[in-house]
Amino acid sequence: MEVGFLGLGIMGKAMAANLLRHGFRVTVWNRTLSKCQELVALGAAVGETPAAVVAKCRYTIAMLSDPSAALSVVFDKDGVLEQIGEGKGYVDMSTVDAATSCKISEAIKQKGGAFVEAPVSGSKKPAEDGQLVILAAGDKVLYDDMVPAFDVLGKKSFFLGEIGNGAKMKLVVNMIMGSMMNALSEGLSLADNSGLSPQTLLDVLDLGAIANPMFKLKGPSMLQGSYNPAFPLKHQQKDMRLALALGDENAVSMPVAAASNEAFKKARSLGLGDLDFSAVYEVLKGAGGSGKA
Ligand SMILES: NC(=O)C1=CN([C@@H]2O[C@H](COP(=O)(O)OP(=O)(O)OC[C@H]3O[C@@H](n4cnc5c(N)ncnc54)[C@H](OP(=O)(O)O)[C@@H]3O)[C@@H](O)[C@H]2O)C=CC1
Ligand SMILES: O=CCCC(=O)O
Repeated sequence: MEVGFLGLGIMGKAMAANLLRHGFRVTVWNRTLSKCQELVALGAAVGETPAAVVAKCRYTIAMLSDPSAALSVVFDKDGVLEQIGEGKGYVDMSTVDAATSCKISEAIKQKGGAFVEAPVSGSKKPAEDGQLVILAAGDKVLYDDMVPAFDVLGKKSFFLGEIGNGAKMKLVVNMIMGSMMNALSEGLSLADNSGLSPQTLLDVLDLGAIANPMFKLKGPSMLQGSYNPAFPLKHQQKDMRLALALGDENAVSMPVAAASNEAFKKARSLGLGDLDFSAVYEVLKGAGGSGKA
């Protein structure tokens, strides 16, 4: 199967490499074109623009940072819309809001093409290992065509119906994840500042009802102050912001998520946006612990 791949950041690079490893013919494009070279070394071809990739490939996947990047790659000069049409499919796996996804879907359908949104749960390592969870929605025929690729990229694909449902599901999941990361950070800080060992707290958590892979993976590196980005904090804050907007639209009160978003915003304001999202610990650790009053 031949696919185009737009966006070679942390996730896109791992996903495109995985497709190549499994025998897919892949034509890649990235805004910073030099980043394509690593994929060329693995056997990829390069398209000079998103339009050139879509012209060459029947199916094109995108993995881009945010709504503005997702829109730009489709609607701007040399973008996807210039070459999409009958018999071609576009699959956006970026995390965006439902309105962005709907706008892209409508434009592609108007040109006769097919569209699926397919954001993913799982980070850099699951992307490298083909263990993502795919949250797809939109054109069911295109979804079925993409199953061989989804089977390589992920351990499970959900088809959630109409466009927007994949985007919304992803935002709900990441809203919960961001709030959990804040709770863990506050817990580590509280343990530390009240004379307990944060490492022992991690050991206790790992044996109880709230044990989870994220605490187990991130906890030890947080205690070392090591935040090599798997999931950049700026993207987690974007997801909190989009999830809170979804809450606004539906009159859903989310005080925990709102407080967590403030901590991620604060972290961004301190220049931590390109670090892993677990660096929010630096903000919460700094917020307490000046000793007993
Ligand atoms: N990292 C993770 O753990 C996960 C991330 N996601 C989501 O996947 C998406 C990608 O994440 P990730 O790979 O981590 O992000 P990165 O920041 O590593 O990569 C972002 C990609 O988007 C491109 N890009 C940014 N702005 C534009 C623009 N205006 N026009 C064209 N291309 C642009 C970048 O190009 P350039 O190289 O030129 O900057 C790069 O290829 C995001 O939506 C994120 O929320 C989902 C699950 C997990
Ligand atoms: O959007 C990023 C999700 C990261 C994860 O699921 O571990």
